[in-house]
Amino acid sequence: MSKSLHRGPYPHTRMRRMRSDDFSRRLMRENILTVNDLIYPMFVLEGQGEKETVASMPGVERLSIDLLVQEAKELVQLGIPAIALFPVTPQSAKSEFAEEAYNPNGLAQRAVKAIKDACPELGVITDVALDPFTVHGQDGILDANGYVLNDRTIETLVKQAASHADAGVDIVAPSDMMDGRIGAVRQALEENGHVNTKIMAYSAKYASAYYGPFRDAVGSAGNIKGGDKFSYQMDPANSDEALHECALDLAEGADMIMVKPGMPYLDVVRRVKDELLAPTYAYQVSGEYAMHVAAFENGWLNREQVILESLISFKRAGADGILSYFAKEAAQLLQKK
Ligand SMILES: NCc1[nH]cc(CCC(=O)O)c1CC(=O)O
Ligand SMILES: [Mg+2]
Repeated sequence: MSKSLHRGPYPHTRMRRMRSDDFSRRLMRENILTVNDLIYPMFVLEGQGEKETVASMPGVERLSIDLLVQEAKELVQLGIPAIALFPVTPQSAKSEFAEEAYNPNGLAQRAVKAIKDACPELGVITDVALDPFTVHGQDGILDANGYVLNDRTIETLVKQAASHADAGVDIVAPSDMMDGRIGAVRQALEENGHVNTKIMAYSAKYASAYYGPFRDAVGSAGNIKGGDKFSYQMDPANSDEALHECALDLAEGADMIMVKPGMPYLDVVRRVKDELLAPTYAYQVSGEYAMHVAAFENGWLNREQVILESLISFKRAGADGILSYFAKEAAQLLQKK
């Protein structure tokens, strides 16, 4: 406690003095949000000229690859460094063993190629997990009792990650929470000559009800067998466990680690950054987006101010970057300022 108290109390110290002018507020500002902090998650659909709204995420659209590419060009213009792609798999392509996940001509793989062709400078991140491809909506392959099999699932995740790398993705982001998958994916990338493909590990991914609107967006909402992901995603009550998970993923070869969800878990972001000193990201997830937009649309919160305030809170917590459905709008707001 209190290195600052040697300055003596009021009126010697008036905290408001430094807040009284714009120039002094700028001089003492500790954190800054820039476009370089932003990653934009996007949903991709089959078809041509197709665009669909997501009921629980007003303002977010699922786009076919041609429209996705147009949007990507706008993001490059805005200076956004990277996007995260999520495919909306037609029901007919889903299966028990998620074979579509590693189809070299799958939607995600085609989207990666199209975007890298049109916008080579834009970083492209793909999700590595099986939930968009399984009939049961779980992130892995099930045994007869509905338990997600760890090692069997990893075999498929490795094929999925390799197919994304072959398609030219810059970053693979395993979001499945199987044990050991980062090491297995890293080894496969090395063996296939993809030595510079980066891994952003969803390391501290909580079993959160804030993912509800996302499952609606990718169409896995209705069919999660068992209804929860408690046997692999983390208990929201824990944070030591998050450090343990992040340390393991770094040891296995992750380049970046992630905490997810975002705002309810900023204490975890701070601990992870302080203890592990690695590039650290946080995901302001679909439910966080939905609740903000609901308040904006009711006129209960000021949209522009709250978007920027919500994002600076991640920087203050120590995040190096933020995945946010507000990324594009935030980039536009930052440009205006
Ligand atoms: N493994 C899939 C995945 N990747 C990102 C999200 C959630 C993103 C969001 O809510 O915005 C999920 C959903 C889940 O685990 O059920
Ligand atoms: Mg883990």
